[in-house]
Amino acid sequence: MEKAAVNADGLLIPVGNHLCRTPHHLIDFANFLEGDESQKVETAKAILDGFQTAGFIYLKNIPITSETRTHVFGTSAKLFKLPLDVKLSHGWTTPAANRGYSAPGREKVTQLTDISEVEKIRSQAPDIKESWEIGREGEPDHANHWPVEQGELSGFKSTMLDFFEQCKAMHVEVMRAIALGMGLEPGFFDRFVDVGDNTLRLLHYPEVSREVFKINPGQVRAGEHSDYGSITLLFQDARGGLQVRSPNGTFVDATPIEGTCVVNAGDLLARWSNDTIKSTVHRVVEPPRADGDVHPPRYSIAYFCNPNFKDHIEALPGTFGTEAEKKYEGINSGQYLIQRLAATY
Ligand SMILES: O=C(O)CCC(=O)C(=O)O
Ligand SMILES: [Fe+2]
Repeated sequence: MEKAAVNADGLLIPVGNHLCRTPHHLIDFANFLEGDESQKVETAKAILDGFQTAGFIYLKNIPITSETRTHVFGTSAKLFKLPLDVKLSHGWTTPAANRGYSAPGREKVTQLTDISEVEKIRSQAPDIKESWEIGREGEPDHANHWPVEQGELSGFKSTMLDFFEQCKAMHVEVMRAIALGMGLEPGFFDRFVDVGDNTLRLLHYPEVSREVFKINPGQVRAGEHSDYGSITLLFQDARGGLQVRSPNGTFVDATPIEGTCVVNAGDLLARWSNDTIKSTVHRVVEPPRADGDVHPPRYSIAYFCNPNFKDHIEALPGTFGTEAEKKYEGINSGQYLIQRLAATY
């Protein structure tokens, strides 16, 4: 049975085996950034609580304006209108670079690590999506791919780099909220997130006939997966289709709410927190509504945040009692990410 994570008057987040109305998972981020001390603490606790229970929260009143957002979405749509051969000339190459264009069918996000299983699923029903990844600009070994700036695409690079920086600043702030919520020094994570080893992923799910989903019930726009890093900032248009897996295994709709940003915790943050924070599985399926026989295209933007690639990540203070309660070995952030990416491309 599928149930809505969100309804018109508030947010429903699955808790245990039932759905519980928890409007505090729709969080006013301005209360953290600009509130008085008690508002800050209260908001930080709500953010942490959301990550510990659902793994997903919605933030409203974030510092990224709706004008910026509209502009970045518009620019992304223009990019995907480029001819396929041009896009392919900027093709994604290696997990270490993790930059450039992926055509539909290229990436099959999945929980599986067995390569033959991944291949089998890929051939049966490839994800109906294309994406373009932008990493930290100026990394010596890995240049970003930039389309030729002419016509509609003039200003592309500065638009994306500006957005990248704004999202990077959001990452720092959300991590400050998590630190405060956990009772750590508010700036505890600052030195782990200052480099900005993050990835801006533009996503386009092309128009698709409803028939495609009818013929193959397993067909999705993006397969179920968890994200790999610390947190992901997810901006979606109004189409819908994003679903989050509840603790009892059903998928619930994470309905778009205008003006909000969905934030979810990734696997490395879950590991860092000794599994006190949840990295929740999610996917993108056939949207709830169609214009006649076709689903219009859907656009989304995911900003994947990571601890600095050079950093060593080990169970956070306060998340374990004795050494024996640490569930994981320490690990290097960059190596962890490359390993995870290598399994899905
Ligand atoms: O498009 C979306 O809403 C989700 C994308 C996503 O989960 C991802 O790219 O990791
Ligand atoms: Fe994701």
